[in-house]
Amino acid sequence: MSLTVIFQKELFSVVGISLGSVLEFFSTMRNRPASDAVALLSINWFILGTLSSRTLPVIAHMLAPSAIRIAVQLVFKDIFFPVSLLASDLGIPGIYLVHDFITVEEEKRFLAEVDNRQWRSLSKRRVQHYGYEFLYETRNIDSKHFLGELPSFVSNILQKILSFPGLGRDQNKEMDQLTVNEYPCGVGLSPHIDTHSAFDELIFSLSTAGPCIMEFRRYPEGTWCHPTASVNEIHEDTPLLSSYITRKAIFLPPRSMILMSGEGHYAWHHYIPHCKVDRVGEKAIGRSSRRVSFTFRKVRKGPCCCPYKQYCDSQLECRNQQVKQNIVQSSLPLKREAFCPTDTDQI
Ligand SMILES: O=C(O)CCC(=O)C(=O)O
Ligand SMILES: [Fe+2]
Repeated sequence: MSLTVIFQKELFSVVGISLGSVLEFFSTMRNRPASDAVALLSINWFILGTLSSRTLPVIAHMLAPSAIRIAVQLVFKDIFFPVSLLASDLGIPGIYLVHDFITVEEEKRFLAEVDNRQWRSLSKRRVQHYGYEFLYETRNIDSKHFLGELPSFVSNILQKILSFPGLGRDQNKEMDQLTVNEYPCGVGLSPHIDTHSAFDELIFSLSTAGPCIMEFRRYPEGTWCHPTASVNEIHEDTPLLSSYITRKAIFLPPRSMILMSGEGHYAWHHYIPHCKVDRVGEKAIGRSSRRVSFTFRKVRKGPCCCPYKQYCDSQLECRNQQVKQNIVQSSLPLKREAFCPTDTDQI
């Protein structure tokens, strides 16, 4: 028996013994510091690594590109994240931004109007709903429960958005739902896509009182799929997935109006980071004591038929119903692909 083989046998028994002791250690451990366990595991992995030294370079070669991408993403994502000032620089189809959409006087008046009305407190921000109530549990509206016309103080806005850039002739521009959000300094909004089945294509959001950054995230085809009813909710991304997400951001100054439509509404998650200072190029721009946004939308009457099926709860519902029907008719086994779009039908 060669010296190397004897040496490797010895090492295996050492690994076996120390792995046993790790297991024992974990079974007895209650309040010991986790660093002890990590140190012990590291030694084991080091020994295992030595044993498999021939295959290590191959594995390293395979994993290195992803590992480097993840590391760069994790370390530099907040430092080198570009923030556009103009929608044309953002480069997301369907996103338009108009600065100074309202005057300083109009802004004061809108704030006074909403401050004179009843706010509803959520855990971190306050809201008001007009036209239809937005239900946070289902991320949808109760379309049978009409609250009344939008308040008269927004009627000139409703008029002005009719000639907003980017609008097609056959798009319905008659907004009938308004959500007013008041974010205290440092509070943002989780990444989400406004529910396709709840609202028509156009979403207008007016910023007042303070600025913020709005980030947009696009998931690569096939990586993001949530096969339950709340398809638009985003969950914690793994570092690997997060390194493949396309992220873009735009600065929203007070009195600016953003339009999210088409791909920008249906396929990109929008998100307001939770922070007190926004980095825009070289500048650090502090958030004001609050930001109040006025989001105008049109309640959808039928199902959404957008080409972005991966994010569309209407089409997910249809697919689910179709599958259920198929099962009844042909007793076919339920396939996961039926709920979760395959690569070919994602756009
Ligand atoms: O505050 C904003 O501008 C956006 C609000 C929003 O995305 C929403 O209410 O769905
Ligand atoms: Fe939204």
